[in-house]
Amino acid sequence: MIKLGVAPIAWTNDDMPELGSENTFEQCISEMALAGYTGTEIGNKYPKDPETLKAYLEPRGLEVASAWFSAYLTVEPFERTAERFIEHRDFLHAMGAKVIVVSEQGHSIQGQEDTPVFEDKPYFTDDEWNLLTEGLEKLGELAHEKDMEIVYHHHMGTGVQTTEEIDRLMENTDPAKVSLLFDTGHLVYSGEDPIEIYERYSDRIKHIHFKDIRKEKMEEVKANKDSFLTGVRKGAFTVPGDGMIDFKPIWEKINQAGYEGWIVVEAEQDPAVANPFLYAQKAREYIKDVTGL
Ligand SMILES: O=C1C[C@@H](O)[C@H](O)[C@@H](O)C1=O
Ligand SMILES: [Co+2]
Repeated sequence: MIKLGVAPIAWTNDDMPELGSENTFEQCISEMALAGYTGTEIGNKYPKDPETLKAYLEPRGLEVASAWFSAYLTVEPFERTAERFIEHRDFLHAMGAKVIVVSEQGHSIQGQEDTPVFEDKPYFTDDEWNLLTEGLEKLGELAHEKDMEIVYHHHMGTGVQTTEEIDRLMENTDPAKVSLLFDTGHLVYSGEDPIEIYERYSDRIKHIHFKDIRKEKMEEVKANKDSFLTGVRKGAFTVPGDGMIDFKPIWEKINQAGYEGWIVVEAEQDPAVANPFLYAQKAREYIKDVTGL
């Protein structure tokens, strides 16, 4: 009931396409399969047409787990986000995915080169919170039209990053319409307790990203007032089993809760420094040791 995927961001970075631009799409998906994964998310080199993409993935035994969607509910009319969302939903539906990763990017600093990620994260006003929660419920309804769910991605450098913000989002949205994505790396980077979040929201968590943190790089990012992107380039993120997070107690909670769905290894770092295939393999072995999967 749990399937293991890996994100293409370790081969070519979506936020900084120059990182890993030398790695081809076919190399990426072939190495995912070779490392022992059965799923992928979507990267910027993937074919946009579902039939073409299936023709590449199926021979390699890969399915599409989900893909990221940037919402701008706090800063633009709902219809603009909805129009792009429907296109994204229909693509994922054609690929057989069940969940749609949504992250609010209004006021986000995650793509800004020089904005310190630990100092300058945005905080939504009460009006923006209302736009966000009402808009997400409407996106959830649009997802239901195709028998899909939205899973909200809390994220460093955005208005939904901390435990308090995740709580506010969960408290003010209908559980039938808005589910949660659990990303271990973003929680630990932000100083949150992943176990506490998992326990509190196990009923609403319908997609998981396994990401680890290199403690010394995270501390360097804090001390230097670096941006999120600089942190990625410096290697703040890595695969499970290579950083500071102990995934054993996290896995116990996931297992006890009877989680069903995808666990996707997602570790954006410089592929020229951290060979994506070798790191994907390393994560696969660590996950096998910890979970038996
Ligand atoms: O799920 C994710 C998608 C990426 O584009 C993002 O920047 C990364 O940090 C993440 O967790
Ligand atoms: Co993630």
